[in-house]
Amino acid sequence: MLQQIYPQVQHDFQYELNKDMHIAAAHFIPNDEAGKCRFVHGHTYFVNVTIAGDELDDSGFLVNFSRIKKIVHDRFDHTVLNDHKDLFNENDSDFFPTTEVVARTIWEVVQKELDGMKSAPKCVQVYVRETPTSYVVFRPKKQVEKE
Ligand SMILES: Nc1nc2c(c(=O)[nH]1)N=C([C@H](O)[C@H](O)COP(=O)(O)OP(=O)(O)OP(=O)(O)O)CN2
Ligand SMILES: [Zn+2]
Repeated sequence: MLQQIYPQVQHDFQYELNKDMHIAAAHFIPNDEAGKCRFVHGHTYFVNVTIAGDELDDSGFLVNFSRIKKIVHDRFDHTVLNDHKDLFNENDSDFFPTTEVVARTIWEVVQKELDGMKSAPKCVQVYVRETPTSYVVFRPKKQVEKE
């Protein structure tokens, strides 16, 4: 059974969808301060992506759930996160595959996909649980509307 409880996010959109995913992946944090986590090890990440918007497409979807699964789950499942050199970088701590960076990276991947849709939905929250006792929530900063 998938994890059912995660933080709610405030927004003014009419529709909100949530997609839960389990992602089996390995990683390591290339820094001595990471302790045992500097060695390659694996997790079954639990990921929840929250997308909000005001317009549905011709199928009555805000976004097809399977599209979210394809770009997140199918990209990372059964991979070594550090091997995704286009997303993570062992020479820059802002791009180490920590839970924080994984959450932010998933947001970037999802929002880039949504930016190509004319209904312009927004990814308003990404929740990543790395272990039974540790999780991170990433929310984008609100954009200031230009006049
Ligand atoms: N802020 C962060 N701290 C740690 C991260 C991280 O991504 N962000 N990652 C790790 C390790 O990757 C580790 O896999 C997870 O750490 P932790 O929750 O401490 O693992 P435990 O199962 O040992 O937790 P216990 O609650 O002590 O059993 C480390 N820190
Ligand atoms: Zn880990």
